[in-house]
Amino acid sequence: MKIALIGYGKMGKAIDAIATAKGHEVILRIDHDAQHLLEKEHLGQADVAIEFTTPETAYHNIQKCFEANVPVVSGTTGWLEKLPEVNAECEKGHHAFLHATNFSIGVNIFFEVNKRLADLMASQPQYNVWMEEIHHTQKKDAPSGTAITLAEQLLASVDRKKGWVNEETQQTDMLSIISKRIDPAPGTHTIHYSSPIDDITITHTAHSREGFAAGAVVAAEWLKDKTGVFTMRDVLNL
Ligand SMILES: NC(=O)C1=CN([C@@H]2O[C@H](COP(=O)(O)OP(=O)(O)OC[C@H]3O[C@@H](n4cnc5c(N)ncnc54)[C@H](OP(=O)(O)O)[C@@H]3O)[C@@H](O)[C@H]2O)C=CC1
Ligand SMILES: O=C(O)C1=N[C@H](C(=O)O)C[C@H](O)C1
Repeated sequence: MKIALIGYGKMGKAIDAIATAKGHEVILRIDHDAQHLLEKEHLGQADVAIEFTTPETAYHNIQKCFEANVPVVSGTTGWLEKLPEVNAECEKGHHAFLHATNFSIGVNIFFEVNKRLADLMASQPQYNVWMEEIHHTQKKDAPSGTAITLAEQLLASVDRKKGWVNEETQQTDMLSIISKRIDPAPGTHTIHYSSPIDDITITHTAHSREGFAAGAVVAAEWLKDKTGVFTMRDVLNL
């Protein structure tokens, strides 16, 4: 499979190593200074693009993939207010687009555990719930995309929480998400349920970026000859 890597930072490099070891050919490595490679004459030669860049540039990069008619897997976080627009453009143009706030298999299982626990806690108001996410200091967005996905899942079940805030709060109807930036943390997410009698916490801790990168390559292999809008749930059949 011929892969275009859009974004060649920490994730782009980790994906390059895994894709190459699996026998794929990385034909383009596009960073901030190589914007001309996003034109159809270059990008159009790839079977699939994998996009891990910045909140400011992801939307534009995905548009360029649509223009070149190249299926695109994107993991960039912090821009997701535009996701519905991208999904609609993908459907309209019969392109292929797969986004996940977290590509690791472990986190995708953790998402399912989170939903189940939230369903069980919906009728147990004695438990307050709050979240914590810890990432490296270079991370640009807060809360993490994964934390937002976890919060949205939780809010869909636990209706004593009306929304989330990215700080500690005394508002009992708001879900507090605490973001900490500590090197070299690749990504830790914890959900705390706390009652006067006991606490239940669930945590996912990434030990490296390998899980995110390996999941993105699996997603690209899966997306290659498809059209439509997909998530990691489709890839993993969850
Ligand atoms: N979904 C998931 O599983 C995961 C998602 N992420 C997300 O992925 C994104 C990238 O993370 P990470 O690799 O750690 O970040 P880095 O800062 O290490 O890398 C970002 C890269 O994007 C490049 N870039 C910036 N603007 C453009 C542009 N216009 N076109 C092409 N490339 C560009 C930068 O180039 P330059 O250096 O030249 O500026 C750099 O190479 C973040 O949003 C992060 O939250 C991270 C891990 C897992
Ligand atoms: O920026 C990161 O590093 C990560 N970003 C993703 C997120 O925002 O959830 C996924 C992972 O936690 C690492």
